[in-house]
Amino acid sequence: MTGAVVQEEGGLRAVDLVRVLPGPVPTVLVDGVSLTIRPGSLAAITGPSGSGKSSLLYLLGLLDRPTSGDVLVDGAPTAGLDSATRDRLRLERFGFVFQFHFLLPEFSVLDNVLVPMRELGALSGTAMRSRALEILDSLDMAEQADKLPAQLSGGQRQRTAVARALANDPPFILADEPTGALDTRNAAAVFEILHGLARAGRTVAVVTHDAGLAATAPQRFHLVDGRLVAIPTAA
Ligand SMILES: Nc1ncnc2c1ncn2[C@@H]1O[C@H](COP(=O)(O)OP(=O)(O)OP(=O)(O)O)[C@@H](O)[C@H]1O
Repeated sequence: MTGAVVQEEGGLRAVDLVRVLPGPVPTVLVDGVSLTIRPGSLAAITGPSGSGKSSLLYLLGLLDRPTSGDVLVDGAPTAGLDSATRDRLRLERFGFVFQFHFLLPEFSVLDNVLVPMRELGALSGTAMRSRALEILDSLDMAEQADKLPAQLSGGQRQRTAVARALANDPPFILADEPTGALDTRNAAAVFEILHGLARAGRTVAVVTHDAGLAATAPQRFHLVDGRLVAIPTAA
């Protein structure tokens, strides 16, 4: 025994993550969470309202910094990284989908998908455009490429948000209540898209209130008061 920490290759790992909001009365959002989301897996994060699901997702996606603990991205610790390196890692390795799509209303569908590509700046203009159209086509959205978000249905807007998340071909997709604003049919369709991304080898984490959709996930993590607990049988 050398005592060395064995780091898993691939996937996303939380190691004793704690997030406390400082203040006169500190608020504990995430309280010692350790988990591993396997490469090519879809993990559902469930729990009652206010249990810390979004806070955990933001930590996993390097959108927030833990008070203590670490997030290992493909086995590499991130807590010690400076802000610029974290920002770059997030842009290259993570795609995000939120409950409310946060598409830019004055941009077309295509231009919304181009935003993260332009930020990364790895491709020429022509290559970016053809990749964006390819992604939109894979989500059955190519015909809507020139429309504005306001001209789309809720399901189409969320598919555009998924396309934007895929823009830089990230191995990690994190989604916060991506189906929360959708009807049952569109919710199931978006969840199936996320399953497809996992089957294609991406690592997907989804915060959801929908127990039926969560039950289809190969991995499940249930939070209560910022801590992981056993999944209630009715959840
Ligand atoms: N910036 C903040 N300032 C104060 N309290 C916060 C902040 N962010 C989160 N909280 C509180 O921390 C707790 C966890 O919030 P979080 O959004 O992570 O929970 P959640 O499980 O995702 O909730 P929901 O299902 O309602 O979206 C909640 O009680 C929330 O009110």
